Amino acid sequence: MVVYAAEQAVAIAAVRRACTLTTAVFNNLVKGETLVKGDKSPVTVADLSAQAVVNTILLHAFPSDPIVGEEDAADLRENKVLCARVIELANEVLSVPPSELAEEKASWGLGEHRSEGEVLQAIDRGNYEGGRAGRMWTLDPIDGTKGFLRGGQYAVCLALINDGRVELGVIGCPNLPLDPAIPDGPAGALFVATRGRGAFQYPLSTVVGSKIPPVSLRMPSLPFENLSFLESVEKAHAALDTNAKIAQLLGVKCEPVRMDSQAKYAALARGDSSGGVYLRLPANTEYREKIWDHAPGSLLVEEAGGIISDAFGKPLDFGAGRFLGKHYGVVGAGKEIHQKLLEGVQQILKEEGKLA
Ligand SMILES: Nc1ncnc2c1ncn2[C@@H]1O[C@H](COP(=O)(O)OS(=O)(=O)O)[C@@H](OP(=O)(O)O)[C@H]1O
Ligand SMILES: [Mg+2]
Ligand SMILES: [Mg+2]
Ligand SMILES: [Mg+2]
Repeated sequence: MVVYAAEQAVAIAAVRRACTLTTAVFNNLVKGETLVKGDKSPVTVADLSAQAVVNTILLHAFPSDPIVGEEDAADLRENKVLCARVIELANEVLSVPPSELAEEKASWGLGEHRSEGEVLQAIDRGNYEGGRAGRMWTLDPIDGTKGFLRGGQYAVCLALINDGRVELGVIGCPNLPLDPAIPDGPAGALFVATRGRGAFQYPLSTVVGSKIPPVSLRMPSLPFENLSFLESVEKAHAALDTNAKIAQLLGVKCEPVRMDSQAKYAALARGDSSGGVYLRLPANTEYREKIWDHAPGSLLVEEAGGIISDAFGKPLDFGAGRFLGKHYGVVGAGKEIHQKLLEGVQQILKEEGKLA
């Protein structure tokens, strides 16, 4: 089993720095600092500069590793004002010298100022096409951009994939309560999973984190009636009516919990709201899921003792390129109930005429 200790340290530092940036931007986001992409989804200066930060650190630490990142710099090259803002934001974070508390190293490219060309090139290093062979990173600099914009849940998500298999996942959730039992308590949680070595939560802030040891995550084993469905906020992202029918069939009593981003996977792995089920069935079957939207979250849940598959029980395929392989939906739950959940999902899909 490969340990990936160096990769884990770099990925944690990169995600922490990116979260510092996104938190600062949220508090100062100016109208007009958001663009609408070709697929009508939003992208902000925070998504772009967070991608610049993570990719710059990866470039220094692992220069030959390719990166499948969500964003690219094409729109910035056309927009001087936003471009200047992204360069400024990325530098505010990258130029801070390595922190001993966070066990960072200068060789990760920290403590230096970057030129416009370097920042744009770093963003565009996310253009790798992915695939089945070799080692690559996948990055979603802000997963749940809509959640970020409304002050809700979002996540900075980074994963290492080798030969199509997710080996390491790091997720920073700046707005997620550190202790799910105290929803109004301190927020900011960092989730780390390495294949075969478990899933852990750390405080996102190193100042707080320097004194608190990581918590090992184990999903609770509970009957359906005690569980909550973890669902998307956006109706366009998942068939929420279908979820409601499946919940009723399985005897789920609790109201669904809706939140943006892979924070849902973190809440599932951690057993928030006394346990959950992840259900993301397509509202539009034309939509193909992207690898960066599921890579670290799925490993986190598996390492916490759960199973993630599509609606037919097939494991998610991260080796098919920038998109996930051919799948219908994403279904996640504890080992003991996953099969029963699949049966419920398939029965309702059949009743709705969605299965051939
Ligand atoms: N039509 C459609 N169907 C399914 N998924 C879609 C769709 N459109 C977008 N996306 C992707 O959803 C990502 C956010 O997922 P969430 O689970 O956070 O959805 S929701 O925002 O909670 O409602 C979001 O990730 P970010 O772009 O990183 O925010 C998108 O990659
Ligand atoms: Mg997006
Ligand atoms: Mg995303
Ligand atoms: Mg994103």
